[in-house]
Amino acid sequence: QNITQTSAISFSATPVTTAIPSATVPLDTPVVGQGDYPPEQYLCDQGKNTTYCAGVLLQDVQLAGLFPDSKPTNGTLNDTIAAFNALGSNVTVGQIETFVESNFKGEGLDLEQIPIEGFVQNPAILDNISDPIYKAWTSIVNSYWTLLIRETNESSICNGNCDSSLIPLNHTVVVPGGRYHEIYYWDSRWIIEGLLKSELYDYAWNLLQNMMDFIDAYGYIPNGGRKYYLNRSQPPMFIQMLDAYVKVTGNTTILERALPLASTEMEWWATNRTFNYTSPFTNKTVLVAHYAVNNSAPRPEGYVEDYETVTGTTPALNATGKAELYSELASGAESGWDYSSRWCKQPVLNVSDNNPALRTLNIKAIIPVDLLSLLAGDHALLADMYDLHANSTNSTSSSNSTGILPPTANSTANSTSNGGSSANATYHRQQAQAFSDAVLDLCWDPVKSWFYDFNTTSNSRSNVYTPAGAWPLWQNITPSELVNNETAALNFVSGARFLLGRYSGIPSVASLLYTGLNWDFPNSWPPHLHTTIKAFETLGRLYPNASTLSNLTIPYSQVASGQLGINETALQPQPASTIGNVSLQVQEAQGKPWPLALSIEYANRYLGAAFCSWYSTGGAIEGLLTQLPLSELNATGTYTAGQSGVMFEKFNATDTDAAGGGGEYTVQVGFGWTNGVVLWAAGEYGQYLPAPTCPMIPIIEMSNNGTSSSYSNGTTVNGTGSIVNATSGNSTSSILFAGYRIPRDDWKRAVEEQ
Ligand SMILES: OC[C@H]1O[C@H](O[C@H]2O[C@H](CO)[C@@H](O)[C@H](O)[C@H]2O)[C@H](O)[C@@H](O)[C@@H]1O
Repeated sequence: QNITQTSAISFSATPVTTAIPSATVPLDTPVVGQGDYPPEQYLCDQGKNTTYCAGVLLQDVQLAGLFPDSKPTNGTLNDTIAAFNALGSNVTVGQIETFVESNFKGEGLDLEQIPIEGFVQNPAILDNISDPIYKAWTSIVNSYWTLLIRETNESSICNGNCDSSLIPLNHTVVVPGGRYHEIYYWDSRWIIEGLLKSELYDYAWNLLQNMMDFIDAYGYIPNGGRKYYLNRSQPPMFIQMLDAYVKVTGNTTILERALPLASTEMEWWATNRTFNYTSPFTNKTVLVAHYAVNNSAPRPEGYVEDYETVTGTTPALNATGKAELYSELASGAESGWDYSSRWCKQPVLNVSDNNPALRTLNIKAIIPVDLLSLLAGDHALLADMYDLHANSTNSTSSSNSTGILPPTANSTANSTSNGGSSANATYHRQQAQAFSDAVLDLCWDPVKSWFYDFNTTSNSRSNVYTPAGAWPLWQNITPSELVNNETAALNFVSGARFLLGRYSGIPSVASLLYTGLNWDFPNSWPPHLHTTIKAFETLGRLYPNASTLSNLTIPYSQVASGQLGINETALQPQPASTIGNVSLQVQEAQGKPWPLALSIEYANRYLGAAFCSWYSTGGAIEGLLTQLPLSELNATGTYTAGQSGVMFEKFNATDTDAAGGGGEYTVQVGFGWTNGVVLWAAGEYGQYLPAPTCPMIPIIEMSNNGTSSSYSNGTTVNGTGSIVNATSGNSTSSILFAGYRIPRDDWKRAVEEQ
């Protein structure tokens, strides 16, 4: 892979491999499943038959098991189908391997890295970061955009003549990284947050233009930029992104194109994903939404996994049952939470096999609290932006030739002479109110003091505690109980305070159930760190004079009754072996009003996890931080030669420097939303965050009475963690630390040690 470096800071590329088809069974083995193909999926690429949509070719290739990961390869010629048909029936794995080798290009080649124009080496957020290591590291993360910004490589898709899975886009994209070589919808929400902090406004603009092109072409924004994603969306974040862009840049000219398209997207959700529901609590009919994908075949990008989930049931499912489960699986992917016990009828705790839990998927019957909150927030922001646009187009005095205005947040101006935007604003405010009412009616539990999903099968609230319950406050939906009652507000955050003390990693863990699914314990995802802090910030605005707490963390017994939905004894342990020397709270949060103190603590955990996992996978900072010696890097199990620190897509709530795991693919590195949230958290809370402490867990023999040990490269680490240069004898920094790692494969093993 060619890496274009536009920054003086040295870093190495996220390793990207192009998988070579490689059979795992004898080549003359017949491909399984022949003769039993799913129905044609009309929605895939708008009814056009492609090699990437459900059909004989896709199934035979995927079930031949040539790749360790089911993501389809990219790029092929139009006569591929003819070549495939020439194979005839009863094909073998060997025939498919040869066919793939000669007809498909490697994945990830259709988008190429490009030099960033206008890269800002030292964006203003760096001035806000007090710790020198965090400052230097944030600057490195800032430069990682050079690895993730891509544009369509026309030649790799034969200038549009290849039958490629890529949806070609007119503007640069930012990919998440790893196996994700294409744009992703909801990831882009946090990527844009980071681009704005990095002052890469043009790339944020490009991203928004791509989103608008999607709406123009399809009426909605697909899950990602591949044709096989054209039957579903992801959490509707476009309006949130647009709002963030306009507020930071003050550029309202984008609204001219964006507002009608944002309305179109909202209409798509209204037409395809909303329904009315009678509340069992108030008997009122409320407007609700769900994830619900019309699909009766395996997800092309998870073909083997879905096929095995659906065909491995006992007793076997009939055609209707199969179609229904395929639809549930696709709907889970639309939620972005693919997959979670949140969506299951039975939260099966089987960490080594996802299938039993997935066979109980019931997501279409669930009204997700985060989706409902997001739709409420989207409509509210859209109404404000209609007003803002009306004001800016009517005002000549405040407008300049480029249309750049000062940021105008939460405009409520009432305009009547703007070609109908006032009516639009009124409509969207009504919609916002309707969704907000539904959140408060169905999802808010005043006794448990938290928001939960609503399950239409049981006609009751779910009792699975998740960080999705923080989204209503993020979107400014506040129950009356939380207003003017600080005790009630503290009750709301009681679970968050407990988890802060209970686990050493990022406390906004996806759920408290350890199921082996991607969006369950112990995985903590960057979006939830951001949205949980945003909820704390809302409380900070509600309680500007909030008290300071002598103990921010609390025992389980002080958590609002039933809030966590799980007994203390059933909670997963915090393995002592993964804490090391990490202190669970930071000095800088003390004496602050509790909403701010919580935000600082959560931001600290996040930066600690992202930084320490980067460091333990080879990260180094010239002049400040020496790379760990090879013996220790190798012990982490996530180091490859030449690597200089990776950014994981998700983290482990019980371990400061470990990635999350589980799910249907191995943990990915890159990583768009991780970097975005680092830049956001460092920019917003960097002035409070102390020097990172990574776990000092010795794996090599200690010397000097156990206070120091020698690295093979001649560096020594003293008892305080300062790294000392062997030749000069000088400590390179007085605030450094050492990250000794325990040899372990993953979190599971650490828990087993308990
Ligand atoms: O291939 C499996 C699934 O991969 C994606 O989901 C995961 O990664 C996405 C990109 O970072 C992220 O948006 C999503 O929340 C993750 O669960 C993809 O979005 C799924 O559709 C796909 O089935």
